Amino acid sequence: MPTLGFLKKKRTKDSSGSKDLDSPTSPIKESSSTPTSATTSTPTQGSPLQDSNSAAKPADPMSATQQGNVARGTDTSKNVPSIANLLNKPDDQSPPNNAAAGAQNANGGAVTPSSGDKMTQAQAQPQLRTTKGKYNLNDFDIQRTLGTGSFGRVHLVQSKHNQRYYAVKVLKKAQVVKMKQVEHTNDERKMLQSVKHPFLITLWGTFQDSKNLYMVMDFVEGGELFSLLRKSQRFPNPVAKFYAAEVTLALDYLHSMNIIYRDLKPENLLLDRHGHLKITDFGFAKEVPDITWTLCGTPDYLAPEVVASKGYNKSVDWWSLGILIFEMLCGFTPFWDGGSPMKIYENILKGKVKYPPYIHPDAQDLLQKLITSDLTKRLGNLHGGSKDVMNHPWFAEVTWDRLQKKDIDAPYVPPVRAGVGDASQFDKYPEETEAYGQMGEDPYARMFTEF
Ligand SMILES: Nc1ncnc2c1ncn2[C@@H]1O[C@H](COP(=O)(O)OP(=O)(O)OP(=O)(O)O)[C@@H](O)[C@H]1O
Repeated sequence: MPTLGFLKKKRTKDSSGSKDLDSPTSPIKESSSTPTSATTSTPTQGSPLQDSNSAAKPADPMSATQQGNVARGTDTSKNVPSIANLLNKPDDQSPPNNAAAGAQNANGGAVTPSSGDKMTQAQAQPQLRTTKGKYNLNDFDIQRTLGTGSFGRVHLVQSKHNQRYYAVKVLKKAQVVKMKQVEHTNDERKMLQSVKHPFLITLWGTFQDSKNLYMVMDFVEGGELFSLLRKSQRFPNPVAKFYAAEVTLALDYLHSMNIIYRDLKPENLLLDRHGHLKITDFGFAKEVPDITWTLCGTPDYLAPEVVASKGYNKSVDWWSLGILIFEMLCGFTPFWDGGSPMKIYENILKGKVKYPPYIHPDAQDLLQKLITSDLTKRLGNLHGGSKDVMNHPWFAEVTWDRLQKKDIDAPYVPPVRAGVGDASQFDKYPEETEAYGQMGEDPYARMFTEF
């Protein structure tokens, strides 16, 4: 059982470089093993997977539509949700962040039920879309930092055109080049631009100045699933199931477009104001029709075929889903070991997983079928594809089409005041000291022509 130190720290990416290598080098020599076999049992009880009606209409930051700026709640405190509270199902009725729809109700509390009008449901429209216009820094008021990453940071910003709040990811070009992430960064933009799904972040557009790249996204107000998980230590079976099911739908969609996500972890899963997931950070997402070789991802979550520098495919995301479900149910990852990536890699290649006794038998069965190094046995990678995962007994009570429409209550509603730029669910970070928007010589201009 890991020490508490594990619980606090966010994990950073590991990447051997931006290229999909012709002759890959492994951080560790290959070995193989297969975890023990499965058991199955009765369906789960007390699922939070019940009806709700909620939707938030997106809005282009350039549109002059005024937001419904009515405060919809007052509880902005960072209450630590108890496990019992997590199982409450508040009737979150925050209206869409959309002037036409109006804004009427007050509700921001995470665990206090409230009542109000039902919203029409968001329809999933899996289709290609293009980002709208070009933006520049003058279109936004830059506010506090919401998160930092390996190559830059993400700011809360307010559009000067429609007063809505967005998140802008700022990447330092020099850092991206130094870390050999040019290709990944261009891919991130390309992948995000081509996807549209209820559980994936929306990219509105990109721009650049001489020093930085900027990506304008929707602001996802509820904070990281990582923070909620660490506060809760571990999630009850139905809560983990809810989040796992939403991730499964997102992976199913991405894989249907031949996109591998490659960086699944709670730090990259944000909660919207209703408590539904949005996957952010497409820094390692890539269109891969068959196989690829790049060593990238976050150590705890890497599949053995990535660690061993074998060619790999979408199956790595199903492995990572297994690690995610394990972490949600246990509060730690199965191969974690003293913080050294090398030791973690060794453990991954050994493939021995100790399942705590409190894991539901159905969950354990699914985990054993996902966290297996044998690609001919890994669920998601078989003939039935993602449907095999969705049809697993652990997910038996999930109504997938309703989940896709967000027509099912989330188990936890973040205590945010919707639509007013409430960033209370995000940790505080030291702010950037170098001014944005600098003109002048740009030695990297030719590397980022798409931005
Ligand atoms: N659309 C968003 N709305 C709100 N917060 C966001 C959004 N996108 C990112 N963040 C916050 O910023 C953090 C960093 O974002 P992101 O992971 O995309 O950056 P990164 O540089 O790729 O990070 P890393 O190197 O750790 O993967 C996220 O963990 C999250 O807390």
